[in-house]
Amino acid sequence: MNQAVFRFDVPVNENLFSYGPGCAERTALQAELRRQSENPIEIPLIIGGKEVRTGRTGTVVMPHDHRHVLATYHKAGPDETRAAIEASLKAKAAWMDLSWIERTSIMLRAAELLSKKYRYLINAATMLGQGKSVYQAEIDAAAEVIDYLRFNAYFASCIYSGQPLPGGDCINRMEYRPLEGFVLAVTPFNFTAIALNLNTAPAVMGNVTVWKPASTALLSNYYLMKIYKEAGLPDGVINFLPGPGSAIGGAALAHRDFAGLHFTGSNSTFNGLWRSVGENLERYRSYPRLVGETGGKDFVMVHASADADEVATALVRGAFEYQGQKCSAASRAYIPRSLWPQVKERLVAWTEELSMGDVADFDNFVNAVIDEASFDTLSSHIDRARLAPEAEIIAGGQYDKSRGYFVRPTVIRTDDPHFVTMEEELFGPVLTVYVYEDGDYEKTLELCDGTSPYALTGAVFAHDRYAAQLACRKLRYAAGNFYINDKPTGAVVGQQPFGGSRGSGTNDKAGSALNLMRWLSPRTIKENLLPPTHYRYPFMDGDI
Ligand SMILES: NC(=O)c1ccc[n+]([C@@H]2O[C@H](COP(=O)([O-])OP(=O)(O)OC[C@H]3O[C@@H](n4cnc5c(N)ncnc54)[C@H](O)[C@@H]3O)[C@@H](O)[C@H]2O)c1
Ligand SMILES: N[C@@H](CCC=O)C(=O)O
Repeated sequence: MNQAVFRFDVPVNENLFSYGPGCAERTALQAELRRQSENPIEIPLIIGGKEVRTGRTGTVVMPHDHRHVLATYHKAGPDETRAAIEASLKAKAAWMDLSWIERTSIMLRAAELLSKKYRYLINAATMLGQGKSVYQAEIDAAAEVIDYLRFNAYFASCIYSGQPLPGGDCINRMEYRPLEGFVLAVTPFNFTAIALNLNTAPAVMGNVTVWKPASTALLSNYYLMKIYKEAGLPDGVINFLPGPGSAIGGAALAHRDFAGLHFTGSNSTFNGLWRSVGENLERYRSYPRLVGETGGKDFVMVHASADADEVATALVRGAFEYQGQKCSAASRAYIPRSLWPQVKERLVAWTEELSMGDVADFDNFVNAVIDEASFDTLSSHIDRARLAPEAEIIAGGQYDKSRGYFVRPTVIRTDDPHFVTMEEELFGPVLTVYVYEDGDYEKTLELCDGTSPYALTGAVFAHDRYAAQLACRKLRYAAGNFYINDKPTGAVVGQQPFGGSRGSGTNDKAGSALNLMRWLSPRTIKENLLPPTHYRYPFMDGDI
């Protein structure tokens, strides 16, 4: 095989399309939205490159109009999971022996296809199936998807070029082996980019995956599978298994060749998977790698020196974009009493004016939440706040699921810094505010640090540098992604590697080389150029 040393240049993040009135991009995307709305599809399993139909089916609907079916999908069970594992292991030998430049070429071709040929297709599927506005779809399904593919190719090239020191009379090499076995990728509904990254990050390092996608993200996720194939991904490298998590996860985690879990989703699901791994430990060939990014109770801490308009803007965008269904969404805010009147005026006025509705109307800032279970959780917490003497709903609070799962962006003010909505992740458009006395800034930082088991993202707003620095220090372990004078959402691949610790996950930083390292089991190879011919050391007497 012809080998050469390659190193990619640092990529540039994908530009966002504007979709402004009258532009060609807008017309093309609207046509694609109509096409997908009017033509429901069938989604099979894909095992070893072959479509499999089990006859056990479910439907994919539009969150903003839940009677409208976009797709019928087939469900996998334990038998199909075992077949997918066999297919992945069969594909593995050839895939890991392909030089890494060939593997990254496939990823880069997928990025080109998504950037040009399939941008509208993947955006429309994400908008209709996952309920994203045009802007939120563009930053996820176009830009972040493409960035993961391009940046991971670059990070892979950096990793592979790292080699140990030479030894003089020997040659030292590091062989970056993929894990021995298959990786189980379990992906959430809320980011098409995360679904892509949880499979392609292990794959670019030579691994094979068995993929359990979220049932509410199947439309976009299925199209990703088709695009990988067109990009040249060999059959069996990624195997697609829609269906119930417990059946698929149970069969995969019980398999001897289970080598790693790449998970993003809720804390409770990850804890359950981790426990199963513990119970199955003796079965495995190797200790599996467990990488899981989970929930958040993300904060905005405001100092009295902050600008009220900057704060209100960050709260509205940070809490309500994509209906607050980002693990990074601002869901609790600490605001000093002196600044509260100005922040409140803006925050309440802007929250009340947010337009909500169909994703095909590009003027809507927010859309529906993902499904009925989420709607019910959110509406019951809103009702609880309405009845609680220590809380007051100061904006929003309405909900209606008659046509779509609509929950108005809602702001709760509470006098109890441990009120349930200050502590629990709701994963929806609900922001809770606690107003503190200006003199209690340092005490409030400690309160913020100790309030929630999560530690994903957080922000401080302060024009006083000492106040910002104090927050940065006191909240060192309260967030894996910490923002100064910015909202806590919107990490960009390559710029803000993403992930949190404590109850928020293993902090393996998606969008960086740190994540790719988890999918490797390096082998060190030393070659002695002139082996000794006797066991005695040279300084010892006698013939050597
Ligand atoms: N930290 C991050 O980077 C990050 C990013 C996105 C989402 N999230 C978190 O994800 C959650 C929302 O996503 P979700 O509702 O899709 O989460 P979820 O935990 O309900 O589901 C995640 C995935 O796990 C699967 N699953 C559920 N039970 C399973 C089981 N027993 N075995 C195997 N798979 C199983 C689901 O079908 C889905 O594919 C929130 O908590 C959010 O904060 C975190
Ligand atoms: N990386 C995204 C959040 C992903 C979780 O849902 C952000 O930074 O907003």
